[in-house]
Amino acid sequence: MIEFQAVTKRFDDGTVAVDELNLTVDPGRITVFVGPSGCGKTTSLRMINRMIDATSGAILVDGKDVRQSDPPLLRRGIGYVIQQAGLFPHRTVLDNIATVPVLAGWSRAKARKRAEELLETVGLPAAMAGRYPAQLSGGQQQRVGVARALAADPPVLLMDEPFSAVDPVVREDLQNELLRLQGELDKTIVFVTHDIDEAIKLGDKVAVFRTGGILAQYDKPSELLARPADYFVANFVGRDRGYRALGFLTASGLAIGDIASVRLGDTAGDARRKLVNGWVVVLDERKHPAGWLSADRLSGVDDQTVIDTDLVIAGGSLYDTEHGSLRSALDAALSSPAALGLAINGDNELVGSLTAEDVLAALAAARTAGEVPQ
Ligand SMILES: Nc1ncnc2c1ncn2[C@@H]1O[C@H](COP(=O)(O)OP(=O)(O)OP(=O)(O)O)[C@@H](O)[C@H]1O
Repeated sequence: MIEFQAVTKRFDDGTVAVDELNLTVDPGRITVFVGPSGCGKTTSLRMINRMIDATSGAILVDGKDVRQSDPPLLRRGIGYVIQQAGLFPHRTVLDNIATVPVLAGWSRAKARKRAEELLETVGLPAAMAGRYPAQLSGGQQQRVGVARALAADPPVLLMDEPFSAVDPVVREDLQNELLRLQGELDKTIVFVTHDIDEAIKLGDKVAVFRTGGILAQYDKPSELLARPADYFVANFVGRDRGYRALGFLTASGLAIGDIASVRLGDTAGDARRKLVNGWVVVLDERKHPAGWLSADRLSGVDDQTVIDTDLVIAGGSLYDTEHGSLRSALDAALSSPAALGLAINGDNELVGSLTAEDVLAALAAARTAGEVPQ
């Protein structure tokens, strides 16, 4: 879909921003360009829609060299989202989103209708349509920026550090939203960031650049973590890459143990009889864990007392046996007040428990199988 063939960009002052880049962006996937400041990520991105022209080599979009396309026409098929959204300050949210369709010759009514649909797609209430960008939060502006880029339904979306100006919580929301959207839209997305965590979370494939515009490695995130090509990549991916890699390891071989439980509505006496090592798990009416009871918590509570949500101790994270990774299994074990991680099935029902030791045994097996970085 997008192919860089020996692409070099040398600016007039002699700076080589991109050096002989060869890379194929998979259609319908998210490809992330990541690397330290000044390594040529933005320049590479902007050469796709000809905001910057390559000095040598060729970039093909759908098999066609971009130099043979008229830039304004080329850009209509390529959405572009930048940091701080880059919205037009004197246009309403709706008019901002409708900009490209209107330029492409749509009637104003059709463009506005499309813009209204897109507001909903990116998770903004219809009431925001008439506001101006300055009346929105940073995260909301960024959503409008994404809606605007999607307005003409381009097959390709270029995103240049789109979430770096918002706080970490909003940023995580926006990342999740992008993944949700992409699940429905299947766009070919090229996403630039300098944040390796963001790259690993979002990228189907990640291109790590080093200074001088040199591609150091282009791989799936799990491969980058498990098999960094060299010292630079290993260092850039970070010291805790072993821990990050756990996020990609399925916990298929993990032993799930039995666990005693009581229900909300049972009595303190029932709970006391079922304590194991001083703890028992409490389930709600849907067999979903509601929390824990301990010998300590029950001391002084009389046997007839009915167990309710006020009495239980909040639990830790849960391990989903259908989708969970070893990392989430370990987190469940470590965050549990009883030191027992709780495992649930696809219907959110408790199916058993696991200890940190069980997870480490599964990790050792994965290591033996060569799935974990040494
Ligand atoms: N117009 C220009 N003229 C000369 N050099 C430039 C120009 N634009 C960018 N550069 C240089 O090209 C190199 C790559 O820049 P680029 O913006 O692509 O990096 P980047 O990886 O996106 O960095 P950042 O993460 O800081 O945005 C840098 O050394 C930069 O200074």
